[in-house]
Amino acid sequence: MERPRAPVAAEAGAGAGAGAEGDGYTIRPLELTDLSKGFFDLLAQLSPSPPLSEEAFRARFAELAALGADHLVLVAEEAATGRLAAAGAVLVERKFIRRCGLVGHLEDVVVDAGARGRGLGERLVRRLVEHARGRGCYKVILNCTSELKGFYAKCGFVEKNVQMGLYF
Ligand SMILES: CC(=O)SCCNC(=O)CCNC(=O)[C@H](O)C(C)(C)COP(=O)(O)OP(=O)(O)OC[C@H]1O[C@@H](n2cnc3c(N)ncnc32)[C@H](O)[C@@H]1OP(=O)(O)O
Repeated sequence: MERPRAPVAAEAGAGAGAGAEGDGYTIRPLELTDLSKGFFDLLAQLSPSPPLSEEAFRARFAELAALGADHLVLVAEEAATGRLAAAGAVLVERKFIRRCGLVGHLEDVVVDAGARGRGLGERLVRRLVEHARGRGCYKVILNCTSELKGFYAKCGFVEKNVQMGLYF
């Protein structure tokens, strides 16, 4: 099971300290220093995402770290450049039903446009899913456009139900 990094402390969880895998990318939990490694350039490819100040980024990072293993953001760092090439998150929802069952929610998966088509997105998603499974979740769910159904099918997901939204 992955462990989110504490805001300042080094951490020896899965992926941390390990070298890049065969494709030249290391998947590991988000770190504070990732602000300068292109984290927001990545997120902007997902949705309009103006860069945050360092103060705002640190504050949000601390909030998420306080959630422990119930909120994990993974990133893929390219060994050759030290830049981030992918990111994604999984949140653990605590339910009353299903004997206080846990549900993983996959969110904000993105691979840099220059790194797509090499299997990195699938590798990242599978790591996030494994984290949820290790946490005891009985399922992992996500929302996506119909164009992405093929990608998530490759990651092992099946289509289920209908997504609805109410925006403010
Ligand atoms: C829950 C959410 O976060 S939904 C938001 C998802 N993110 C986005 O839409 C942001 C923009 N898009 C991206 O960042 C990327 O294109 C991603 C994350 C969708 C895919 O990342 P990639 O690294 O390119 O995917 P990857 O190379 O791992 O593809 C794995 C398999 O899925 C297939 N695949 C990838 N994208 C698609 C697609 N849009 N439609 C159908 N199949 C796809 C690949 O062909 C590959 O299949 P193969 O093993 O037979 O060759």
